[in-house]
Parts: sequence; C-alpha cells; structure tokens
Amino acid sequence: MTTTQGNTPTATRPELVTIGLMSGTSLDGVDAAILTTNGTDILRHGPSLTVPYTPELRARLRSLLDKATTLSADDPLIRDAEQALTDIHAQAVAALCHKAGKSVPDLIGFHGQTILHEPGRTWQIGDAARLAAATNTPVIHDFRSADVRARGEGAPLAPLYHAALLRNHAPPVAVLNVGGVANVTFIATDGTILACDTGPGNALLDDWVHQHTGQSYDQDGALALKGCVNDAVLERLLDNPFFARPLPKSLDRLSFHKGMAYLSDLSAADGAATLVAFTAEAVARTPLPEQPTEWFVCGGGRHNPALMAAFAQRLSGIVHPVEHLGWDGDALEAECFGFLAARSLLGLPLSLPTTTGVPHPQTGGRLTCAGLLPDRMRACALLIAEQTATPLIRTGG
Ligand SMILES: Nc1ncnc2c1ncn2[C@@H]1O[C@H](COP(=O)(O)OP(=O)(O)OP(=O)(O)O)[C@@H](O)[C@H]1O
Ligand SMILES: CC(=O)N[C@H]1[C@@H]2OC[C@@H](O2)[C@@H](O)[C@@H]1O[C@H](C)C(=O)O
Repeated sequence: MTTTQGNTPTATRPELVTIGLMSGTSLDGVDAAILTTNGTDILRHGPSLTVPYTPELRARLRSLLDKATTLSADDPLIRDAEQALTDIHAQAVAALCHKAGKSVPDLIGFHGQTILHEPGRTWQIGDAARLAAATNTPVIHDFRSADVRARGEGAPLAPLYHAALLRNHAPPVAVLNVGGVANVTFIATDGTILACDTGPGNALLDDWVHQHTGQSYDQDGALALKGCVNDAVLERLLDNPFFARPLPKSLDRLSFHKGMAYLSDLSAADGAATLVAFTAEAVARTPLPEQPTEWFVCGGGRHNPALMAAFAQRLSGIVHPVEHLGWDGDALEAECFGFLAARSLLGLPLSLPTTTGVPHPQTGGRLTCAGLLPDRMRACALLIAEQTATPLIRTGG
C-alpha cells in the first residue's frame, strides 16, 4: 500500500544510499555506516567502521564539555576542534566508501559532537560545509535544534529508527542503547513509541576507570567484576529527581557528574561495580507504562559483561544484545543518522511528542551542498526538486 508521510508517497520515494556518522558522548571516535533507505523502510544495511579519536583530540573534546557554557560558536577553541573533528569524519567517509567499493553516497547524515545538552539548548559541533566539500556529498546536519526550538528535549532521536527496525517484532519490547549516556526506545503493546534517556551509560564508569587505572574504559568489565556494589552509595546516586520524572526526558554527559563525589571512599573495583549497578538500576527505574518482555541492547556497553549481567539481574524481561536480531550494535547509531538524514531530506518527522516531548511530530536537520562539484550539485538539485519541498540551504560555496 502507498502511504503518504510528508511530501512524497512511499512507493515513489527514491532509494537513497546514505552514510550516517555518529560521534557519541563516550568521545571514543566516529562510527560510520552505510544504509540504503527511502526514509521509511530500511532497504539494505551496508558496511560500517569506526575511526577512533586520537588521545589528544579526545582530551581536547573532553575539556570543551567542561567549558561549553562559556564558549561561543566562533571561539578559536571551538573552531579548531571543529576542523579536526570534521577532518576525521571525512576520513571515515573515505575509508567506508573504499571498504564498500563505492565512489560517493547520495547523502551524509552528520550528527557532530555534542558538547552541551541542557533544557532549551543543545550544541553539536562540526563543520558541515567543510565535510560536504571534502566528500563531494550533500550533508544533513544539526538534527536536534528544530526539536529544541519547538520545545522538545532534542533527544533521543534514535526511536524512529529503532521502531522501523522493530516493525515486525511483537511488542512490548525495548531497545536500550548504552553509550556514554543510556537511552531507551519502548514499543508498547498498542504500538506507541515511547523514549527517553535513562541515566548514565558508560561515561561515569569510563571517567572512574581513567582516574584509577589510566585506561579509557573497563575492558570486558574486568575491574567491575572484581568489585562489590556499595548499596548505600548506589542509593545516594539514585536519589535524584531525574529518575521519577515522567518520559520523555534527556540528559547531558555530565548530568550525574557531581555524584562521583559519593564514591570517594570506594576502592577502584567497588566503585566500578557500583557505577555498573547505577547504570542498570537507572534503566530498571525508568517509569515505563508496562514492562518489555525483551530488551535488546546496543552501544558499547553491551560489550561489558558486568553491565550485561547487571541488566539481566535488575530488569524484568529477557536481555539480549541486538545481535540476537541480526543487527550490528556498534553500527546502529551511525545507521540511524543516515536514516534520519533521508527523512530530513524528505521533510518527514525525526521526533514525536512521545519521544522528545515536542508538541507535534517534528522534522529537522539542515542541508548543505557547499563546495560540491558542478555535476554533483546538479544531480542533487534534481533529486531535491523531485522529492521534497525542503529548502536548499547553501552555506557558502
Ligand atoms: N570490550 C568492552 N568492555 C567494556 N566496555 C566496552 C567495551 N567496548 C566498548 N565499551 C564501552 O563502550 C563505550 C563506547 O560506547 P559507544 O561507542 O556506544 O559510545 P557512543 O557512541 O559515544 O555513545 P552515545 O552516543 O550513545 O552516548 C566505551 O567508552 C566503553 O565504555
Ligand atoms: C544530546 C545528545 O547527543 N544525546 C545523545 C547521547 O547519547 C545517548 C543519549 O545521549 C541520546 O539521547 C543521544 O544519542 C542518541 C543517538 C539519540 O539521539 O538517540
């Protein structure tokens, strides 16, 4: 059946080969994935890869998080970081095209690096015009601002992608992404898509492990598995009004940072075990209207056996990594931003009242074709004219 969502009936929409690029709150690098989609259906998954940040760039970005509220977009600290960050994204696109044996995709979805996320304001850095010129590909970026301007949370944005993946799966079911921050997409028995950030993912644990061992994360949960949960500290960490707040809701990477002071008397191993329990218990306390029968876990946290054991212990319902469904849990967020880029181009919603609290289904993202070579520019103009009423925003070039 042909359905109409946005401007173009589904049956006549083009197949777009997208590259989605996500650099998440863990600050570990750029994930890149190829996805073919018409903005509604996921037609083909392509290859994916990760380009890690250098320790120097990671440290630079980490220090920007602490200063973000005091910086303006034209501050040299931001400009310099944006250049370095964008060039790594361009490298990721080139490496992925090489891996896939493709020249260039139709469209890139460039999330950018979140350096600040608070009520009424969200800030992802990255230079979309530089990326478009470097890759000779139209780029959709700035995915979250339209939702925030419309009084939504601006996050999470993965739910419509998760819902598209789960279209034929029996509800109630949840996808849990455990990145720096953790977020859930819940499909209720009646098909409603609910979502929110649940609490910390790996970020607090990463910071704790870095402070105590110099490593950037607790590989295979080795440290946490040696420790014991301190229940008194855990309850203090959970004594935060965020957990009782109804959905939808979202978080900054640093939202729970002050709570790290409660761990000061714990050994490295007990602190790690307690932070693992904090992540899992925060998910368990998420006020969902009914309990999922199955949880599918994606993001780097699913590689941590201590975390997976804590989810299995504290959540009702069966807990699986998303590989159980044949998905790639390391590529999912990058694929999501390819999917959302296609939706943006077609003027389709990226968020719903039940996923970000935005009053109406909301599209978003901005398109730049800056610096494209003339042939490519013509091909893009035709595609855009055929498929959408989205205005072509030319940011230079
Ligand atoms: N083998 C492993 N053992 C333990 N933890 C791991 C392992 N592999 C990855 N991780 C954890 O996963 C994190 C990276 O997760 P991911 O790539 O999903 O983050 P992200 O993309 O920044 O997330 P988000 O955007 O969702 O916040 C690492 O910082 C680390 O904590
Ligand atoms: C503001 C921001 O970048 N939020 C990220 C972050 O990382 C996980 C969680 O917090 C989620 O809300 C979101 O990313 C995913 C991709 C999302 O929008 O669904």
